[in-house]
Amino acid sequence: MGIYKRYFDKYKWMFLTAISCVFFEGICDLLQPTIMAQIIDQGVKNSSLDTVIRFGLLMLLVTALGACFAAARSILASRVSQSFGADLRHDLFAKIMRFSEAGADKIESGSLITRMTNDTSQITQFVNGIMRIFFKAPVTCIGSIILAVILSPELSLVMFAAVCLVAVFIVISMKMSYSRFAKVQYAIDRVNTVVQEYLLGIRLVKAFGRYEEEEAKFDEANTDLLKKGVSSQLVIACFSPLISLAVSLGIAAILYLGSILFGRGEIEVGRIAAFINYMAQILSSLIMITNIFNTFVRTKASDERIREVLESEEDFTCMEKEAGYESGEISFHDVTFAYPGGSGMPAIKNLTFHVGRGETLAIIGPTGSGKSTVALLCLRFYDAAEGKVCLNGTDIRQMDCRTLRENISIAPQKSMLFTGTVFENIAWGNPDAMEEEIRQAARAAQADEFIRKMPDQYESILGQGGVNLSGGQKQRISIARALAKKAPVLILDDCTSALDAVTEAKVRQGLRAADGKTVIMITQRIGTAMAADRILVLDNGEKAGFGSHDELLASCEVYRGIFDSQIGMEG
Ligand SMILES: Nc1ncnc2c1ncn2[C@@H]1O[C@H](COP(=O)(O)OP(=O)(O)OP(=O)(O)O)[C@@H](O)[C@H]1O
Repeated sequence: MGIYKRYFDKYKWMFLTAISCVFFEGICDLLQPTIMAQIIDQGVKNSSLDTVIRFGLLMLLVTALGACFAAARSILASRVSQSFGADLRHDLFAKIMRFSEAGADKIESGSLITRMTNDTSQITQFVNGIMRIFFKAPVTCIGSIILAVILSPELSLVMFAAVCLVAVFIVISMKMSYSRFAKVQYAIDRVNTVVQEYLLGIRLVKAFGRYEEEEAKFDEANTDLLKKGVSSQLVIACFSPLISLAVSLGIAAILYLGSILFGRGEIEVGRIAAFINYMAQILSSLIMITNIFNTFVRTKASDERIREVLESEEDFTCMEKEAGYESGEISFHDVTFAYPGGSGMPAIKNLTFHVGRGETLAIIGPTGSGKSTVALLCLRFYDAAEGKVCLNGTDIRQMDCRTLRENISIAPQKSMLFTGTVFENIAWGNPDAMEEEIRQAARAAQADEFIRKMPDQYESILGQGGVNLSGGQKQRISIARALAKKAPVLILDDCTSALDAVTEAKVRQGLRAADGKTVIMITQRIGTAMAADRILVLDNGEKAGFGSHDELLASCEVYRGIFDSQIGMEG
């Protein structure tokens, strides 16, 4: 309940009003058989039209009141449950945005989508059910039992036997259902993940002609969902008729016993009819209670999955000290870091370097040497296990994470574009940017020329992930976005790999215009590294060299090896 309390608090009054309506609706339902018994035993039996009309009108009034309460609770229940679901989805989304990198790695994105959709709608249905039937069923059931006992204690003994039998069925079915429903939700996750992976790699699937394999993978997940769905429904399918059977046998026994009592003149027909009516109400409320338990069981499985998201580890939270904005000086002090859940081997080992304000540092090294990890540590997506990373001389762990990230702009290795216009994509990190600033960033990133050739220029719509652009065009828009953010530190994580040498040189030239910025260029290309003020050479997570191109050529074997493989040998 804990995590949902604030939603209940928010809609407390509407919720309580709906519950009150349900209560009064139940009372109206309960009164009807007793009034009917009066009509039969006093009006019909004595041929008193006056009595029939009097009780008939009363019955009409009670029914009309019941209908009004039912309408009110339906409207309120829909309103509250839908708002509850929307708030929950919002909070889940907000939480997912605050996930730590390690937290995000734990739950697959397909599963997150199921939790945001299926699981929240399960909770929404449950909340709706609470207001519609959850309170009504026990009120009707208990009220009917009391009124039935008052009507005939003898017949009630049969009724109790039937109710006990039904209660046993409900408990068994609940126990059998829980694990099955939990498995269904996980099977839905799997289907979502398979579809999502296929959609992400659709071109690759076509290029490799892997239709059959992908279809088989989907069929496997789909069949698993089918089996688990059938298995969970089987429990309901078996127990619902058993419950109906138990109650029908109870009604048959009551009719039999009632006819004997009637023969002895110990009960009137109207009372037997009213008793049967109460028995029918008990039946429907017991079926409702079974549904409540089934919904509860499903909701419990969904609730656990939602809690797992809401209670998972968050990104680093705020500290009091604020970072300065005026300069972009970055330093690593004996930093060692291993990825949580990784091989356990450090991705970065005892790394120390410093890059001053306005300087350009290139980081070069073989693939997997830890270059991108340096960028992730600067942005504090992870914390160093040993040593410290500083911005402007302050340990970034002492800074507010948001402020830290406002100071750093990144063009990631894999360009990520969003559905929207070119302009919106470039202004994404700086929504207040003026049009000229956006164009200037695009010019510096060598994107302006091709953007102006697009049908609607800066207003051209980009498809999801920028599908209507080439790899190099996407990279240039990604660089323009990083530049438009106007942060003192700019990290370019190997984001010019799809550009030809001439365009890349122009981009580097454009970056020079971004004066005052500290630029960290992660690259595999020696040409790019050579243009930097200083170069950090990484090898297997360790610093293999640090200095200017000439210094490294003279002193660093790893650097010389890269140089020779790309340029030196050609000369
Ligand atoms: N999320 C992760 N979980 C576990 N290990 C990881 C993760 N990301 C990277 N690694 C490992 O950390 C090491 C350094 O990776 P990193 O991405 O920093 O290398 P890189 O030099 O940028 O490589 P590349 O040039 O290929 O992009 C590699 O051994 C990699 O397998």
